[in-house]
Amino acid sequence: MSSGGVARVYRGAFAHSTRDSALRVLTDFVLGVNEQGKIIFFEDGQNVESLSHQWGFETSDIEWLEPHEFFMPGMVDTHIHAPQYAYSGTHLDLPLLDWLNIYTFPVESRYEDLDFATDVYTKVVKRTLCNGTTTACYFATIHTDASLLLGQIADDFGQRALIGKVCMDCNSMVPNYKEQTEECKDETDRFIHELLKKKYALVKPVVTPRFAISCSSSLLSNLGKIAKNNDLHIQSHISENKEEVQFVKELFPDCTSYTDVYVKHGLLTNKTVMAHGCYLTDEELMIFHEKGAAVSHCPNSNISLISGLLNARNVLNHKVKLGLGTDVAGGYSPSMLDAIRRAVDTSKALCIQDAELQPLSYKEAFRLATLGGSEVLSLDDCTGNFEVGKDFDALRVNICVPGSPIDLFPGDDPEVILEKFLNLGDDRNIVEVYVAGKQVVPFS
Ligand SMILES: Nc1nc2[nH]cnc2c(=O)[nH]1
Ligand SMILES: [Zn+2]
Repeated sequence: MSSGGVARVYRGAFAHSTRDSALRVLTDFVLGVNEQGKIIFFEDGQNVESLSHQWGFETSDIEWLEPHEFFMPGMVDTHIHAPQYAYSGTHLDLPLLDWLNIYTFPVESRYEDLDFATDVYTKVVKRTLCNGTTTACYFATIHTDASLLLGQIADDFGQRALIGKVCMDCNSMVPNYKEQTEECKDETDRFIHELLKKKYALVKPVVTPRFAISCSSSLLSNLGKIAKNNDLHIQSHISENKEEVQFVKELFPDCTSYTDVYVKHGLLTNKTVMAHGCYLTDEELMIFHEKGAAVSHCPNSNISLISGLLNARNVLNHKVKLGLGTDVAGGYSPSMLDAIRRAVDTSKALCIQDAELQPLSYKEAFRLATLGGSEVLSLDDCTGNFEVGKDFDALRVNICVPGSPIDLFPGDDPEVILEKFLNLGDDRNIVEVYVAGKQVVPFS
């Protein structure tokens, strides 16, 4: 645009969460983005003249949003299995452990085939970006090269991503889908170093023991050490399903709880995100809080696999970091809007059982999908809302696109428009997606 480092200036309505408020709707604000994709100012529209002097742009260069448009932060999917996208929307008729053995492991074992991996990984990255996922925390498979390919594809399309090569050295049901302990450790090292060597700006590795059932104690300890030595994120699953919790108790009799299994192996840190947590006790949640570890709430999957209903209110009351995950393909939808809706529905279903409980509001669910998710992934210094200094990760939402699933009526103010989008909108309404200031949707 002009000198002074301003690349673009937008004026109109913005919605985001802050530390103190689940939802702030700002009806006339101006936001400036610099060449590096960072937000350099975010102020009331009345200040536009002084901002134009300070930053050296012409007011005629400002891009105005339409009255039925707004910007919101890009959404953060804190838990998604990229390879399972191949069968998303199907295979939802078995409980977790059978579902893994019968459907998941046979499909995941096919990702040695890099053509298959390229096809599915390209589709999942594109689909999630179109649906407003600017940051995704992915599980890949046990295959190092295909996992590296997922990182390359996320980078190519400009998605911010954590990528996990899955680690598992126990699998009696599908014995060809596992690694030897040493091989798994070595391949994890190779994966981390090869991915870091690429120096992708927005794509990083995450240490990924699948879950306690599929990892030996020796593997878990080694992964804890690898994460510590390289200061890396960790992701896994915990307390998703009652049968799973019981099995873990039998496999690790010396541990006092499922959480204790991960603690004892150095896997519960302030960069850990554990998916599900439906059956975590208050004592376990207290340990999560002490360690600074996070929970990814995956409500579609929890219901689809009849796993359980996470009491998100109780997690929040324990001051444990909480975000939302699609958990594709246990969750059949790749859309974070679906995760928002199902998180609210789940909390209401729990309220039917316990009238004392306070359901999640749509505003709280919006926070979980944006700022909450960024906190879960320890990325809240660079994404999650429109604070000055963060990267511009944003969705331009237009309620009045042709064929829009939303109707507006006189008096629908920006807050109503946001609520309607969260409950009724879809990817047709997400007309532009930005990650670190770069427009990534529509695809270039
Ligand atoms: N939902 C879900 N739970 C798991 N637990 C271990 N692996 C998985 C998985 O792929 N999906
Ligand atoms: Zn999962």
